[in-house]
Amino acid sequence: MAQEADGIRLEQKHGKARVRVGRVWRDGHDGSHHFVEWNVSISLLSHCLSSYYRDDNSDIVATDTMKNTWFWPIFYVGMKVYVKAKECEDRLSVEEFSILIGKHFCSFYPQVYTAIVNIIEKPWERVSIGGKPHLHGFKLGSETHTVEARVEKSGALNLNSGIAGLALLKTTQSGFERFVRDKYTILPETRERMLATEVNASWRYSYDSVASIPTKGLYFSENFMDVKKVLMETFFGPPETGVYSPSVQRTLYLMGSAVLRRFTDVSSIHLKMPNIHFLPVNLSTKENPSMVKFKDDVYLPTDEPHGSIEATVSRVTSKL
Ligand SMILES: O=c1[nH]c(=O)c2[nH]c(=O)[nH]c2[nH]1
Repeated sequence: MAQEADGIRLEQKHGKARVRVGRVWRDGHDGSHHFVEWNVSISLLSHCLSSYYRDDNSDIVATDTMKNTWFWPIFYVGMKVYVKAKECEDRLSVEEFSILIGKHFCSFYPQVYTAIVNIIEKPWERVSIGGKPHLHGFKLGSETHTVEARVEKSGALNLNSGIAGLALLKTTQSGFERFVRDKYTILPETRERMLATEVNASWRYSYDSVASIPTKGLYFSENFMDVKKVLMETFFGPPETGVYSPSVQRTLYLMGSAVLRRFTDVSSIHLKMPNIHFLPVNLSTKENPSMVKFKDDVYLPTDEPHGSIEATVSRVTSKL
């Protein structure tokens, strides 16, 4: 919300970035432990104009306090969010935790009208030893789970979940043909190429208030795994035959629309899918003109430059 004084408009927020926390839940039944590692950033939109207009900080919630309010373990007075989270005997999703934090700041501080909570969850995965899931052993995977919860004092909610760094590659069933050709075009048309990308996706849930989110435990954690599955199944196709991709654009659209079809509570999804090039290697000398003749076998992997392709796929809502 913008505020004005003396003919000057001010939009401000302040917060605490990159507060890291690890949390273990110990299951009493089978002795298994559950572990999450979260990196939390909080931005508070608040009525604290006096700190900008005058040397008066009486309305500022110190960014240091934001950290302490939920830091683990905390035995100090007033650290209500920690106590609330501690009282949650069941595990909770990173989405639920971010909403919990947002609700706390909006209700605890009168001057805060919006809390924006961003959390990145590290991909700690349970290990298997000798084919058996380990009770308390974890290894770090690759792609991360991200969340942004924007919570208003009124209880209004804007919730986005995402996945970052999902690197995917297929060695065939990809091509690129019939694109614009002009005097600068050197790229040959092909129906046989490598397709590699690193998917960054962010989808918006349609829940518009904190009271309307599903109450089923770990609902959002399961959804995250299912969205990832749908994205990957659409990218790769069936295991034996695959599915042909005529362009990154077409594959991106099919991935996004598959998520919208499958998850009725997702209203839009933004996908960023760089086209990471693996260049065919052809080497020749005068004596040996076909020393390495490319037969869809030897490539030069590259990171940069890469094609940059991103789009948002949304549900069209009826105006009736
Ligand atoms: O799938 C592709 N989309 C493009 O827009 C593009 N541009 C390019 O050079 N190669 C590709 N591949």
